Amino acid sequence: MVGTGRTQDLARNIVLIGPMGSGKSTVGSALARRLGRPHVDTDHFFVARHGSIAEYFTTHGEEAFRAEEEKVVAELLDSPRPSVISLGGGSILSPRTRETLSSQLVVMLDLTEQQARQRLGDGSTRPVLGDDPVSSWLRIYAEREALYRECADVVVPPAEGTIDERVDTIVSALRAVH
Ligand SMILES: Nc1ncnc2c1ncn2[C@@H]1O[C@H](COP(=O)(O)OP(=O)(O)OP(=O)(O)O)[C@@H](O)[C@H]1O
Ligand SMILES: O=C(O)C1=C[C@@H](O)[C@@H](O)[C@H](O)C1
Ligand SMILES: [Mg+2]
Repeated sequence: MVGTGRTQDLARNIVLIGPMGSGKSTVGSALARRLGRPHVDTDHFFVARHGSIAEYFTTHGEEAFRAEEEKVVAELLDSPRPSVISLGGGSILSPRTRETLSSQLVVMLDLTEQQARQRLGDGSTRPVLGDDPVSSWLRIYAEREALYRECADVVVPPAEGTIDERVDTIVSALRAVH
């Protein structure tokens, strides 16, 4: 296992960003356990406050979702303890969120199209994917890639491997930038 000593000393939040299916939620939870930090998932918090994201899109539309998401993200990034925070895939569309991220330690998780195909399923819990999840995922990836990279202190390239191996890679990368 990769040592976590210096990383554990970091005072800032570690924020995971990246495309849908990149592992922000799953890997974020495992990374938090490894570092002994709280894990916060902004999508989960949104659901706890507003109910299902898919239903919210149907009832209120994407613009309203983005406005509420921005508020949830601002609250959670202002956490009292350094945490691991997994952001919703589209959170970085908000200029206000990008500004807040500039003072946090931001990790972009990347994945291949093939991994996205395997992981997204029918896309039914991700309303932005519509009826053709892989085509939508590719289009959205292309639209957002530059924003993800601009926000990231560390980019973790796509790789095969377990969730724990992904955590190892992130811990090593964080130690290298610190
Ligand atoms: N390294 C990995 N190896 C195998 N499966 C993985 C890996 N990382 C994530 N997965 C799986 O891919 C799926 C999507 O992962 P996850 O929900 O964590 O992505 P996400 O980035 O949070 O997506 P979203 O933006 O939609 O919230 C899950 O079923 C998860 O178990
Ligand atoms: O990439 C996106 O736009 C989204 C990703 C998910 O995390 C959710 O926040 C929601 O389904 C929208
Ligand atoms: Mg997620």
